[in-house]
Amino acid sequence: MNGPAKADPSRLAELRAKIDAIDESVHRLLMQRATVIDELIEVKGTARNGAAFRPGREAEMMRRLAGRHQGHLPLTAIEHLWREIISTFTALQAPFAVHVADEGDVVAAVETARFYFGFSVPMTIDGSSQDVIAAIEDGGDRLGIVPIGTAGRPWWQGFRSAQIVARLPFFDAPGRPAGTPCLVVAPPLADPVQPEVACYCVDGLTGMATPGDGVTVIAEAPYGADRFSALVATTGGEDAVKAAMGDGLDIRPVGGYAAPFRLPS
Ligand SMILES: O=C(O)C(=O)C[C@]1(C(=O)O)C=C[C@@H](O)C=C1
Repeated sequence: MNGPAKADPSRLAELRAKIDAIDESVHRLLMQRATVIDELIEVKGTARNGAAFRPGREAEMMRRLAGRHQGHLPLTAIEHLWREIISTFTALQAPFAVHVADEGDVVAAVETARFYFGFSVPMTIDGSSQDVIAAIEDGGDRLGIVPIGTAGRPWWQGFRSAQIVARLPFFDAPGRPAGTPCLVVAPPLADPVQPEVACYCVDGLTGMATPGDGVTVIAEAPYGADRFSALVATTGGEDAVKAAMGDGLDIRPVGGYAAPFRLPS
């Protein structure tokens, strides 16, 4: 019987030398990328812990990355590498810690959080979604991760100055790795940009209208004897929420996120 074909040793050595040279270039370029960190800190004024995160800029970078991607490598593998790079660079400018809500499928939520924030950033699993919002409201250098779709209580009512700043995963594709949807919650960003998708906390009496076109319910929960609360998302602003859900509701903006990028199937 024939065994596996034996590799041509000189050809294999050639290919490995090629890989080594590419690896060295990638490494040198990453070290070169790191040389801009001190200047970024100075220009952005990000000496304060937790102050370097710019989700709008990151979304723009990831869209360009998807636009130029070609060849064999799964795009989510490239996304993973870049997430590690960007998150490490964010933490090097201004250290921060990630608090993941201990609700729903926590292992899946941590997987999403690790994929997005990498392994240079400390991460803890920490109480309910409400507790995570309260911890972010307390200030400091924390970001919160709240899984979508596990609402028992209307945790979004806890927003005061903290806000939703991102929705994970950014690349949207059925069955993608680390694909459990989560929201990233942060203290007010230093130079916020208008998010493409705005989020609102909508409170009213039980029986308020189910939103129609253009407004998505992220989570909803009853509270008190006869009241109801929803966390909704729209690209149409507060007017779209009013048009879809009716007048007489208490509508409060609670941040937003970059529109997820749908990967072609
Ligand atoms: O562009 C910036 O503001 C940066 O700090 C750089 C960088 C990056 O490493 O690419 C890091 C953190 C931000 O969230 C966005 C991008």
